[in-house]
Amino acid sequence: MKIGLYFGSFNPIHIGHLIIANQLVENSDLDQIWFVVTPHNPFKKKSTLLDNHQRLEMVYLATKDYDKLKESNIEFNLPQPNYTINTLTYLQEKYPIHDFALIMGEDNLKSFHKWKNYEVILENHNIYVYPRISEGIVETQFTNHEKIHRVKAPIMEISSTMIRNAIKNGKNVKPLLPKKVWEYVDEMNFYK
Ligand SMILES: Nc1ncnc2c1ncn2[C@@H]1O[C@H](COP(=O)(O)OP(=O)(O)OP(=O)(O)O)[C@@H](O)[C@H]1O
Ligand SMILES: O=C(O)c1ccc[n+]([C@@H]2O[C@H](COP(=O)([O-])O)[C@@H](O)[C@H]2O)c1
Repeated sequence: MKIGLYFGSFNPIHIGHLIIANQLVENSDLDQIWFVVTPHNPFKKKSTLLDNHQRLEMVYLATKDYDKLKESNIEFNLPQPNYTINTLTYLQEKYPIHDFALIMGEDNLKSFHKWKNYEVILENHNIYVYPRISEGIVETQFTNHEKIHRVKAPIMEISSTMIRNAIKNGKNVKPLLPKKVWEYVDEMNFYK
């Protein structure tokens, strides 16, 4: 099977993530998308992160009604910070029959040249990039790369940071979260 790996902190997962995954799984050759919950992004501080299992639970709640979308805790037992090349190597060994592609927002493509062994990732995997407004520029080496596929879709100005800040300021974020995720966040008093 062709699997799209959607790596992220998902702190919390929001409707933007779900729209991106659904758009790709319905309009590309990908058979499934696995949301890989990352314990520690090498470029981010861990301090604002909810516990791994709580972030995984939110991804599970968001995806359980979609047959082709799955949550993955594969990085929970791998060394931290989580370098994507290590996870890809591990997954390819564990599931040799699957063909793994990556999914990312354009902000991640802009820093992709700083990722560990990014050339090796590109040699072995396709990358689907969803448009997103962010600072910086995409390096020219990635602009017409045969392995990098730009998804044609509307830009969504939604981020987990914006949602966390809005909750802290007592604002209603209900439309920005999948229903079951909103209920869980509310019940657990997250991000207040
Ligand atoms: N609105 C969006 N449009 C396009 N890509 C997005 C969007 N939101 C998240 N992504 C992408 O989804 C992946 C996982 O994102 P992540 O969990 O970091 O969410 P985030 O909203 O960027 O979080 P934070 O604000 O905490 O940095 C990344 O590749 C990111 O670029
Ligand atoms: O491998 C790397 O060098 C690398 C550098 C920066 C980010 N990543 C991964 O990119 C993913 C996106 O993270 P995030 O926090 O933006 O959702 C997450 O799985 C990180 O571990 C990976």
